[in-house]
Amino acid sequence: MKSAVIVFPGSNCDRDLAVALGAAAGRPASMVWHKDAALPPGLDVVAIPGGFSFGDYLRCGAIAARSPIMRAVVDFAHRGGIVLGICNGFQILIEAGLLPGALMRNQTLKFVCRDVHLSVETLQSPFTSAFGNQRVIRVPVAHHDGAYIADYALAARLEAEDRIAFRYVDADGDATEAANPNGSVGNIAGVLSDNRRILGMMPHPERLADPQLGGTDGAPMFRSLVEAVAEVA
Ligand SMILES: NC(=O)CC[C@H](N)C(=O)O
Repeated sequence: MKSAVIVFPGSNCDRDLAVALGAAAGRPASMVWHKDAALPPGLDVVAIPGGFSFGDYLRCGAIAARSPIMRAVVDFAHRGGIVLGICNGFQILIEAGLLPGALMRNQTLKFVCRDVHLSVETLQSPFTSAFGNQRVIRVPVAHHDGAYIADYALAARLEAEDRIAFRYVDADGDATEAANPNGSVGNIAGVLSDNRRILGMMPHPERLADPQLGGTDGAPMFRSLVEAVAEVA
């Protein structure tokens, strides 16, 4: 699997994401500066990391979505490429028009930084197929603008099309209000594009993808990607 991580001024999860992708793939991810106009040739996966691109000015991800590299990322996505956006990466994908909905200030108006439980809502995607029976996972969140907002029609469409990848749940797997760290509609933590090849999610699987980080609940995401790419090769 050939992957690239896009680096913006203010990205701070770019190295973690590159380590997780590189460990799963057995080859290092390329780091691509946001001012580049083109992606490296032959890529299988483009990953947009968490952080505070451009200091979160204007709206989180709004300025990064207009960086030169994003034209190439949108083009890659439109050609069916696999694109993963985590946290600020999710915000950037929404601002770039690659995923629907909006991410707004947490309901508490406070930055939230803790581990949450997620339910893996679908195995039908290149990001989630390897979760298998492991349907409730523990992953960290760290954000102030993580409330996923969708109107009724969009939320219903995402549900009907099996495009909700993850929900915030309690340790028993129930999507309760108390388990929702930010006020997201329907406890939604991650969504897929209509072709299922773009995923945006607020929690950070790359931060729990190695035993040395205290857990491996995030690792199946990176294994899923490697398997999906190997299947078509
Ligand atoms: N960890 C992150 O990517 C933070 C995302 C974003 N800047 C926020 O706080 O909402």
